[in-house]
Amino acid sequence: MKRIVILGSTGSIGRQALEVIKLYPERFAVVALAAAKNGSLLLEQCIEFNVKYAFLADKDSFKQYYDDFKNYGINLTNGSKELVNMVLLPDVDGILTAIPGTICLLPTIEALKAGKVIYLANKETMVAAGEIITPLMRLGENLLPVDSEHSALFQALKGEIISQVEKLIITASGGPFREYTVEQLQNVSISQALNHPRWKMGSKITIDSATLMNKGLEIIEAHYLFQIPYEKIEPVIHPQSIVHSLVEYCDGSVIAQLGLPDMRLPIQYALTYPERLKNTFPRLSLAEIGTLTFEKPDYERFMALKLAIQAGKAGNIYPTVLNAANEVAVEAFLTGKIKFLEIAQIVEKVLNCFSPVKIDLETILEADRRAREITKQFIGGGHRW
Ligand SMILES: NC(=O)C1=CN([C@@H]2O[C@H](COP(=O)(O)OP(=O)(O)OC[C@H]3O[C@@H](n4cnc5c(N)ncnc54)[C@H](OP(=O)(O)O)[C@@H]3O)[C@@H](O)[C@H]2O)C=CC1
Ligand SMILES: CC(=O)[C@@H](O)[C@H](O)COP(=O)(O)O
Ligand SMILES: [Mn+2]
Repeated sequence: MKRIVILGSTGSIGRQALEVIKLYPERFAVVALAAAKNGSLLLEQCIEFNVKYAFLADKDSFKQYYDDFKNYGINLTNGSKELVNMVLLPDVDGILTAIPGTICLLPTIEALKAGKVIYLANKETMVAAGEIITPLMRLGENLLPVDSEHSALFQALKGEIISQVEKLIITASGGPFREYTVEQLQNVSISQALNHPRWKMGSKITIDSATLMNKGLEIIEAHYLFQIPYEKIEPVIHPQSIVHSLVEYCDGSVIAQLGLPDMRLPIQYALTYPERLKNTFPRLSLAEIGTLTFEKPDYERFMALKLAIQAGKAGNIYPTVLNAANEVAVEAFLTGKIKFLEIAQIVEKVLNCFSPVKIDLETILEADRRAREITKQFIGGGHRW
Protein backbone atom coordinates (compact mmCIF):
# COMPACT_ATOMS: atom_id res chain seq x y z
CA MET A 1 0.00 0.00 0.00
CA LYS A 2 1.46 3.37 -1.05
CA ARG A 3 0.42 6.25 1.21
CA ILE A 4 0.13 9.38 -0.91
CA VAL A 5 -0.14 13.16 -0.49
CA ILE A 6 -1.38 15.28 -3.38
CA LEU A 7 -0.32 18.92 -3.46
CA GLY A 8 -2.83 20.56 -5.79
CA SER A 9 -5.56 17.91 -5.58
CA THR A 10 -8.36 20.14 -6.93
CA GLY A 11 -6.47 21.01 -10.14
CA SER A 12 -6.16 19.26 -13.48
CA ILE A 13 -3.36 16.88 -12.45
CA GLY A 14 -4.68 16.44 -8.91
CA ARG A 15 -8.17 15.42 -10.04
CA GLN A 16 -6.81 13.01 -12.65
CA ALA A 17 -4.48 11.50 -10.05
CA LEU A 18 -7.43 10.81 -7.76
CA GLU A 19 -9.24 9.19 -10.70
CA VAL A 20 -6.27 6.84 -11.11
CA ILE A 21 -5.99 6.16 -7.38
CA LYS A 22 -9.70 5.33 -7.24
CA LEU A 23 -9.10 2.49 -9.72
CA TYR A 24 -6.68 0.72 -7.37
CA PRO A 25 -8.01 1.06 -3.81
CA GLU A 26 -5.95 -1.94 -2.68
CA ARG A 27 -2.72 -0.19 -3.73
CA PHE A 28 -3.12 3.41 -2.58
CA ALA A 29 -4.21 5.31 0.49
CA VAL A 30 -4.53 9.09 0.36
CA VAL A 31 -3.13 10.63 3.54
CA ALA A 32 -3.34 14.36 2.83
CA LEU A 33 -4.58 16.79 0.18
CA ALA A 34 -3.74 20.43 -0.48
CA ALA A 35 -5.40 23.18 -2.51
CA ALA A 36 -5.52 26.98 -2.61
CA LYS A 37 -9.17 28.09 -2.39
CA ASN A 38 -11.50 25.36 -3.55
CA GLY A 39 -12.59 24.19 -0.11
CA SER A 40 -15.79 22.54 -1.28
CA LEU A 41 -14.08 20.19 -3.77
CA LEU A 42 -11.23 19.58 -1.33
CA LEU A 43 -13.74 18.55 1.35
CA GLU A 44 -15.56 16.24 -1.09
CA GLN A 45 -12.22 14.62 -1.99
CA CYS A 46 -11.27 14.21 1.67
CA ILE A 47 -14.59 12.55 2.45
CA GLU A 48 -14.44 10.24 -0.58
CA PHE A 49 -10.85 9.13 0.08
CA ASN A 50 -11.09 9.16 3.88
CA VAL A 51 -8.36 11.77 4.20
CA LYS A 52 -7.62 13.23 7.63
CA TYR A 53 -5.19 16.06 6.76
CA ALA A 54 -6.00 18.93 4.41
CA PHE A 55 -4.50 22.29 3.53
CA LEU A 56 -5.95 25.47 2.05
CA ALA A 57 -3.44 28.19 1.12
CA ASP A 58 -5.91 31.05 0.92
CA LYS A 59 -6.49 32.55 4.40
CA ASP A 60 -10.12 33.53 3.80
CA SER A 61 -11.01 30.14 2.35
CA PHE A 62 -9.24 28.47 5.28
CA LYS A 63 -11.38 30.44 7.75
CA GLN A 64 -14.53 29.84 5.71
CA TYR A 65 -14.12 26.07 5.56
CA TYR A 66 -12.34 25.31 8.86
CA ASP A 67 -15.49 24.20 10.75
CA ASP A 68 -16.81 22.12 7.82
CA PHE A 69 -13.59 20.10 7.77
CA LYS A 70 -13.59 19.85 11.57
CA ASN A 71 -17.11 18.42 11.52
CA TYR A 72 -15.76 15.52 9.45
CA GLY A 73 -12.77 15.04 11.77
CA ILE A 74 -10.36 16.48 9.18
CA ASN A 75 -7.43 18.59 10.34
CA LEU A 76 -7.43 21.61 7.98
CA THR A 77 -4.27 23.74 8.05
CA ASN A 78 -2.93 26.91 6.43
CA GLY A 79 0.47 28.63 6.11
CA SER A 80 3.47 27.52 4.04
CA LYS A 81 5.17 25.68 6.95
CA GLU A 82 2.12 23.42 7.19
CA LEU A 83 2.58 22.32 3.58
CA VAL A 84 6.06 21.09 4.52
CA ASN A 85 4.73 19.45 7.71
CA MET A 86 2.10 17.68 5.63
CA VAL A 87 4.59 15.97 3.32
CA LEU A 88 6.73 15.00 6.32
CA LEU A 89 3.90 13.18 8.13
CA PRO A 90 5.31 9.81 9.25
CA ASP A 91 2.66 7.76 7.43
CA VAL A 92 3.43 9.35 4.02
CA ASP A 93 5.38 7.39 1.39
CA GLY A 94 5.04 9.59 -1.69
CA ILE A 95 3.99 13.07 -2.74
CA LEU A 96 2.49 14.13 -6.06
CA THR A 97 3.56 17.74 -6.61
CA ALA A 98 0.83 19.35 -8.71
CA ILE A 99 0.73 23.01 -7.69
CA PRO A 100 1.94 25.36 -10.43
CA GLY A 101 4.94 27.55 -9.59
CA THR A 102 7.56 27.22 -6.88
CA ILE A 103 5.19 26.60 -3.93
CA CYS A 104 6.27 22.95 -4.02
CA LEU A 105 9.99 23.80 -3.84
CA LEU A 106 10.57 23.49 -0.08
CA PRO A 107 8.14 20.57 0.40
CA THR A 108 9.94 18.72 -2.43
CA ILE A 109 13.40 19.27 -0.96
CA GLU A 110 12.33 18.38 2.58
CA ALA A 111 10.43 15.31 1.43
CA LEU A 112 13.44 13.99 -0.52
CA LYS A 113 15.69 14.61 2.49
CA ALA A 114 13.22 12.67 4.65
CA GLY A 115 13.33 9.65 2.33
CA LYS A 116 9.94 10.12 0.65
CA VAL A 117 9.21 9.62 -3.04
CA ILE A 118 8.33 12.60 -5.25
CA TYR A 119 5.97 12.14 -8.20
CA LEU A 120 6.99 15.27 -10.08
CA ALA A 121 4.33 17.04 -12.12
CA ASN A 122 5.45 20.48 -10.96
CA LYS A 123 8.22 21.33 -13.46
CA GLU A 124 8.79 24.86 -12.08
CA THR A 125 10.42 23.42 -8.95
CA MET A 126 12.94 21.48 -11.01
CA VAL A 127 13.66 24.50 -13.20
CA ALA A 128 14.11 26.87 -10.26
CA ALA A 129 16.09 24.55 -8.00
CA GLY A 130 17.49 21.76 -10.17
CA GLU A 131 20.95 22.42 -8.71
CA ILE A 132 19.64 21.65 -5.21
CA ILE A 133 17.28 18.81 -6.10
CA THR A 134 19.49 16.70 -8.38
CA PRO A 135 21.99 15.80 -5.63
CA LEU A 136 19.04 14.53 -3.53
CA MET A 137 17.40 12.67 -6.40
CA ARG A 138 17.68 9.05 -7.55
CA LEU A 139 15.57 8.95 -10.70
CA GLY A 140 13.24 5.94 -10.73
CA GLU A 141 13.70 5.44 -7.00
CA ASN A 142 12.82 8.56 -5.02
CA LEU A 143 11.71 10.69 -7.97
CA LEU A 144 9.36 9.70 -10.80
CA PRO A 145 8.51 12.08 -13.66
CA VAL A 146 4.83 12.80 -14.32
CA ASP A 147 5.16 15.47 -17.03
CA SER A 148 4.14 13.60 -20.20
CA GLU A 149 7.36 14.26 -22.15
CA HIS A 150 9.59 13.29 -19.25
CA SER A 151 7.56 10.19 -18.56
CA ALA A 152 8.04 9.32 -22.26
CA LEU A 153 11.80 9.95 -22.08
CA PHE A 154 12.06 7.97 -18.85
CA GLN A 155 10.33 5.04 -20.56
CA ALA A 156 12.44 5.33 -23.73
CA LEU A 157 15.64 5.42 -21.64
CA LYS A 158 14.76 2.41 -19.52
CA GLY A 159 17.43 -0.29 -19.59
CA GLU A 160 19.68 1.78 -21.86
CA ILE A 161 23.18 3.15 -21.26
CA ILE A 162 22.98 6.93 -20.80
CA SER A 163 26.38 7.59 -22.43
CA GLN A 164 25.01 6.03 -25.63
CA VAL A 165 22.23 8.63 -25.87
CA GLU A 166 22.84 11.04 -28.72
CA LYS A 167 19.73 13.19 -28.36
CA LEU A 168 16.58 13.68 -26.31
CA ILE A 169 13.85 14.86 -28.67
CA ILE A 170 11.05 16.64 -26.81
CA THR A 171 7.78 17.08 -28.66
CA ALA A 172 5.66 20.24 -28.42
CA SER A 173 2.14 20.65 -29.73
CA GLY A 174 2.98 24.20 -30.85
CA GLY A 175 0.02 25.53 -28.88
CA PRO A 176 -2.96 27.48 -30.24
CA PHE A 177 -0.76 29.98 -32.13
CA ARG A 178 1.48 27.57 -34.01
CA GLU A 179 0.60 29.10 -37.36
CA TYR A 180 0.22 32.74 -36.26
CA THR A 181 2.45 35.49 -37.63
CA VAL A 182 4.15 37.94 -35.23
CA GLU A 183 1.55 40.54 -36.27
CA GLN A 184 -1.29 38.17 -35.34
CA LEU A 185 0.42 37.30 -32.05
CA GLN A 186 0.40 40.94 -30.98
CA ASN A 187 -3.28 41.10 -30.21
CA VAL A 188 -4.27 37.58 -29.16
CA SER A 189 -6.77 37.48 -26.32
CA ILE A 190 -6.59 35.64 -23.01
CA SER A 191 -9.31 33.22 -24.06
CA GLN A 192 -7.54 32.44 -27.35
CA ALA A 193 -4.34 31.71 -25.43
CA LEU A 194 -6.22 29.48 -23.00
CA ASN A 195 -7.62 27.39 -25.85
CA HIS A 196 -4.99 24.64 -26.06
CA PRO A 197 -5.52 22.42 -29.11
CA ARG A 198 -4.76 19.08 -27.38
CA TRP A 199 -4.61 19.20 -23.59
CA LYS A 200 -7.05 20.46 -20.97
CA MET A 201 -4.80 21.86 -18.27
CA GLY A 202 -4.61 24.61 -15.65
CA SER A 203 -4.29 28.20 -16.86
CA LYS A 204 -0.60 28.79 -16.05
CA ILE A 205 0.73 25.81 -18.02
CA THR A 206 -1.74 26.51 -20.84
CA ILE A 207 -0.31 30.00 -21.32
CA ASP A 208 3.21 28.53 -21.16
CA SER A 209 2.22 26.14 -23.94
CA ALA A 210 0.98 29.04 -26.04
CA THR A 211 4.27 30.98 -25.67
CA LEU A 212 6.30 27.74 -25.93
CA MET A 213 7.88 28.64 -22.59
CA ASN A 214 6.46 25.29 -21.45
CA LYS A 215 8.82 23.53 -23.85
CA GLY A 216 11.69 25.68 -22.65
CA LEU A 217 10.92 24.79 -19.02
CA GLU A 218 10.67 21.14 -20.06
CA ILE A 219 14.10 21.23 -21.71
CA ILE A 220 15.57 22.51 -18.44
CA GLU A 221 13.55 19.90 -16.52
CA ALA A 222 14.92 17.16 -18.81
CA HIS A 223 18.49 18.44 -18.40
CA TYR A 224 18.27 18.10 -14.63
CA LEU A 225 16.25 14.87 -14.56
CA PHE A 226 18.36 12.92 -17.04
CA GLN A 227 21.67 14.78 -16.57
CA ILE A 228 22.02 15.35 -20.32
CA PRO A 229 23.76 18.47 -21.70
CA TYR A 230 21.57 21.06 -23.42
CA GLU A 231 23.35 20.49 -26.73
CA LYS A 232 21.78 17.02 -26.77
CA ILE A 233 18.19 18.13 -26.06
CA GLU A 234 16.08 19.22 -29.01
CA PRO A 235 12.46 20.36 -29.25
CA VAL A 236 10.30 19.39 -32.24
CA ILE A 237 6.79 20.56 -33.01
CA HIS A 238 4.30 17.71 -33.23
CA PRO A 239 0.76 19.15 -33.39
CA GLN A 240 -1.07 15.84 -32.79
CA SER A 241 0.51 15.27 -29.31
CA ILE A 242 0.63 11.51 -29.84
CA VAL A 243 4.40 10.96 -29.75
CA HIS A 244 5.22 12.25 -26.27
CA SER A 245 9.01 12.36 -26.78
CA LEU A 246 11.86 10.32 -28.26
CA VAL A 247 15.43 9.25 -27.53
CA GLU A 248 17.98 8.91 -30.31
CA TYR A 249 20.89 6.57 -29.62
CA CYS A 250 24.43 6.56 -31.01
CA ASP A 251 23.57 3.78 -33.49
CA GLY A 252 20.81 5.93 -35.03
CA SER A 253 17.92 4.04 -33.39
CA VAL A 254 15.13 6.29 -32.14
CA ILE A 255 12.86 5.04 -29.35
CA ALA A 256 9.61 6.88 -28.68
CA GLN A 257 6.65 6.58 -26.34
CA LEU A 258 3.21 7.11 -27.87
CA GLY A 259 -0.28 7.42 -26.47
CA LEU A 260 -3.40 9.54 -26.58
CA PRO A 261 -3.02 12.96 -24.92
CA ASP A 262 -4.32 11.77 -21.55
CA MET A 263 -2.37 12.67 -18.41
CA ARG A 264 -3.85 9.72 -16.51
CA LEU A 265 -1.32 7.50 -18.33
CA PRO A 266 1.89 9.19 -17.11
CA ILE A 267 0.30 9.76 -13.68
CA GLN A 268 -0.53 6.06 -13.39
CA TYR A 269 2.88 4.99 -14.70
CA ALA A 270 4.65 7.14 -12.09
CA LEU A 271 2.44 5.99 -9.23
CA THR A 272 2.68 2.27 -10.05
CA TYR A 273 6.26 2.20 -11.40
CA PRO A 274 7.91 -0.23 -12.12
CA GLU A 275 4.61 -2.06 -12.68
CA ARG A 276 2.18 -1.38 -15.51
CA LEU A 277 -1.44 -1.94 -14.55
CA LYS A 278 -4.35 -2.64 -16.86
CA ASN A 279 -6.91 0.15 -17.17
CA THR A 280 -9.88 1.06 -19.32
CA PHE A 281 -8.67 4.45 -20.59
CA PRO A 282 -9.30 5.06 -24.32
CA ARG A 283 -6.61 3.43 -26.48
CA LEU A 284 -4.51 4.88 -29.27
CA SER A 285 -5.42 3.76 -32.78
CA LEU A 286 -2.78 4.93 -35.23
CA ALA A 287 -5.06 4.09 -38.15
CA GLU A 288 -7.71 6.42 -36.73
CA ILE A 289 -5.18 9.20 -36.16
CA GLY A 290 -3.91 8.71 -39.72
CA THR A 291 -1.14 11.29 -39.88
CA LEU A 292 1.60 12.31 -37.50
CA THR A 293 3.50 15.45 -38.47
CA PHE A 294 6.65 17.13 -37.20
CA GLU A 295 8.23 20.51 -37.84
CA LYS A 296 11.03 22.71 -36.54
CA PRO A 297 10.15 25.30 -33.88
CA ASP A 298 10.37 28.96 -34.85
CA TYR A 299 12.57 30.62 -32.23
CA GLU A 300 11.88 34.11 -33.54
CA ARG A 301 8.09 34.00 -33.25
CA PHE A 302 8.33 32.04 -29.99
CA MET A 303 11.09 33.93 -28.24
CA ALA A 304 10.31 32.33 -24.85
CA LEU A 305 11.68 29.01 -26.10
CA LYS A 306 14.95 30.65 -27.11
CA LEU A 307 15.22 32.51 -23.79
CA ALA A 308 14.64 29.33 -21.79
CA ILE A 309 17.33 27.41 -23.65
CA GLN A 310 19.75 30.32 -23.18
CA ALA A 311 18.92 30.52 -19.47
CA GLY A 312 19.36 26.76 -19.14
CA LYS A 313 22.74 26.85 -20.84
CA ALA A 314 23.82 29.84 -18.73
CA GLY A 315 22.92 27.81 -15.63
CA ASN A 316 23.59 29.35 -12.19
CA ILE A 317 20.50 31.36 -11.11
CA TYR A 318 19.30 32.03 -14.67
CA PRO A 319 16.76 29.18 -14.82
CA THR A 320 15.43 30.36 -11.42
CA VAL A 321 15.10 33.93 -12.68
CA LEU A 322 13.54 32.82 -15.97
CA ASN A 323 10.94 30.79 -14.13
CA ALA A 324 10.08 33.45 -11.55
CA ALA A 325 9.82 36.22 -14.15
CA ASN A 326 7.68 34.01 -16.35
CA GLU A 327 5.30 33.15 -13.48
CA VAL A 328 4.72 36.82 -12.70
CA ALA A 329 4.42 37.79 -16.37
CA VAL A 330 1.93 34.99 -17.10
CA GLU A 331 -0.19 36.10 -14.16
CA ALA A 332 -0.05 39.67 -15.50
CA PHE A 333 -1.19 38.44 -18.92
CA LEU A 334 -4.02 36.42 -17.36
CA THR A 335 -5.23 39.50 -15.48
CA GLY A 336 -5.07 41.73 -18.56
CA LYS A 337 -2.09 43.83 -17.46
CA ILE A 338 0.23 42.96 -20.34
CA LYS A 339 -0.07 41.64 -23.89
CA PHE A 340 0.85 38.15 -24.98
CA LEU A 341 4.18 39.02 -26.63
CA GLU A 342 5.20 41.06 -23.60
CA ILE A 343 5.49 37.90 -21.51
CA ALA A 344 8.75 36.89 -23.21
CA GLN A 345 9.91 40.49 -23.66
CA ILE A 346 9.64 41.13 -19.91
CA VAL A 347 11.30 37.81 -19.04
CA GLU A 348 14.25 38.81 -21.23
CA LYS A 349 14.55 42.19 -19.52
CA VAL A 350 14.51 40.56 -16.08
CA LEU A 351 17.16 37.99 -17.06
CA ASN A 352 19.41 40.88 -18.09
CA CYS A 353 19.24 42.33 -14.56
CA PHE A 354 21.08 39.38 -12.98
CA SER A 355 24.71 38.27 -12.63
CA PRO A 356 25.92 34.83 -11.54
CA VAL A 357 26.24 34.12 -7.81
CA LYS A 358 27.47 31.24 -5.66
CA ILE A 359 24.61 28.73 -5.82
CA ASP A 360 22.90 27.37 -2.72
CA LEU A 361 19.30 27.18 -1.54
CA GLU A 362 19.44 30.66 -0.01
CA THR A 363 20.76 32.34 -3.18
CA ILE A 364 18.20 30.50 -5.27
CA LEU A 365 15.34 31.63 -3.03
CA GLU A 366 16.72 35.16 -3.07
CA ALA A 367 17.02 35.17 -6.88
CA ASP A 368 13.44 33.88 -7.13
CA ARG A 369 12.21 36.64 -4.79
CA ARG A 370 14.16 39.43 -6.50
CA ALA A 371 13.19 38.31 -10.00
CA ARG A 372 9.52 38.49 -9.01
CA GLU A 373 9.98 41.97 -7.58
CA ILE A 374 11.82 43.25 -10.69
CA THR A 375 9.25 41.68 -13.01
CA LYS A 376 6.46 43.47 -11.15
CA GLN A 377 8.33 46.75 -11.58
CA PHE A 378 8.61 46.20 -15.35
CA ILE A 379 4.92 45.34 -15.51
CA GLY A 380 4.01 48.35 -13.38
CA GLY A 381 5.90 50.59 -15.79
CA GLY A 382 4.18 49.09 -18.81
CA HIS A 383 0.86 49.66 -20.51
CA ARG A 384 -2.49 48.64 -19.05
CA TRP A 385 -5.15 46.83 -21.03
N1 LIG B 1 -2.34 19.90 -16.30
C1 LIG B 1 -1.52 19.11 -16.96
O1 LIG B 1 -1.94 18.33 -17.84
C2 LIG B 1 -0.06 19.15 -16.67
C3 LIG B 1 0.45 19.88 -15.62
N2 LIG B 1 1.79 19.84 -15.32
C4 LIG B 1 2.29 20.61 -14.19
O2 LIG B 1 1.57 20.24 -13.03
C5 LIG B 1 1.40 21.36 -12.17
C6 LIG B 1 -0.10 21.54 -11.91
O3 LIG B 1 -0.73 21.92 -13.10
P1 LIG B 1 -2.31 21.90 -13.27
O4 LIG B 1 -2.87 20.69 -12.59
O5 LIG B 1 -2.59 22.10 -14.70
O6 LIG B 1 -2.73 23.21 -12.46
P2 LIG B 1 -4.20 23.68 -12.06
O7 LIG B 1 -4.20 25.16 -12.14
O8 LIG B 1 -5.23 22.93 -12.79
O9 LIG B 1 -4.32 23.25 -10.52
C7 LIG B 1 -3.54 23.86 -9.54
C8 LIG B 1 -3.78 23.20 -8.20
O10 LIG B 1 -2.91 23.77 -7.23
C9 LIG B 1 -3.68 24.34 -6.16
N3 LIG B 1 -2.93 25.48 -5.64
C10 LIG B 1 -2.63 26.64 -6.27
N4 LIG B 1 -1.88 27.42 -5.47
C11 LIG B 1 -1.72 26.74 -4.32
C12 LIG B 1 -1.06 27.02 -3.09
N5 LIG B 1 -0.41 28.18 -2.88
N6 LIG B 1 -1.08 26.08 -2.12
C13 LIG B 1 -1.74 24.92 -2.28
N7 LIG B 1 -2.39 24.60 -3.42
C14 LIG B 1 -2.38 25.50 -4.41
C15 LIG B 1 -5.00 24.67 -6.79
O11 LIG B 1 -6.01 24.81 -5.80
P3 LIG B 1 -7.42 25.57 -6.13
O12 LIG B 1 -8.20 24.63 -7.04
O13 LIG B 1 -8.04 25.72 -4.80
O14 LIG B 1 -7.08 26.86 -6.81
C16 LIG B 1 -5.18 23.42 -7.65
O15 LIG B 1 -5.51 22.32 -6.83
C17 LIG B 1 2.05 22.55 -12.87
O16 LIG B 1 3.34 22.74 -12.39
C18 LIG B 1 2.10 22.12 -14.34
O17 LIG B 1 3.17 22.70 -15.05
C19 LIG B 1 2.66 19.09 -16.05
C20 LIG B 1 2.22 18.36 -17.11
C21 LIG B 1 0.83 18.35 -17.51
C1 LIG C 1 0.51 17.33 -20.91
C2 LIG C 1 1.84 17.92 -20.76
O1 LIG C 1 2.79 17.27 -20.40
C3 LIG C 1 1.99 19.35 -21.08
O2 LIG C 1 3.24 19.85 -20.66
C4 LIG C 1 1.83 19.46 -22.57
O3 LIG C 1 2.94 18.87 -23.16
C5 LIG C 1 1.65 20.84 -22.99
O4 LIG C 1 1.57 20.93 -24.34
P1 LIG C 1 2.65 21.63 -25.26
O5 LIG C 1 3.36 20.54 -25.98
O6 LIG C 1 1.77 22.47 -26.12
O7 LIG C 1 3.57 22.45 -24.41
MN1 LIG D 1 4.61 18.39 -20.61
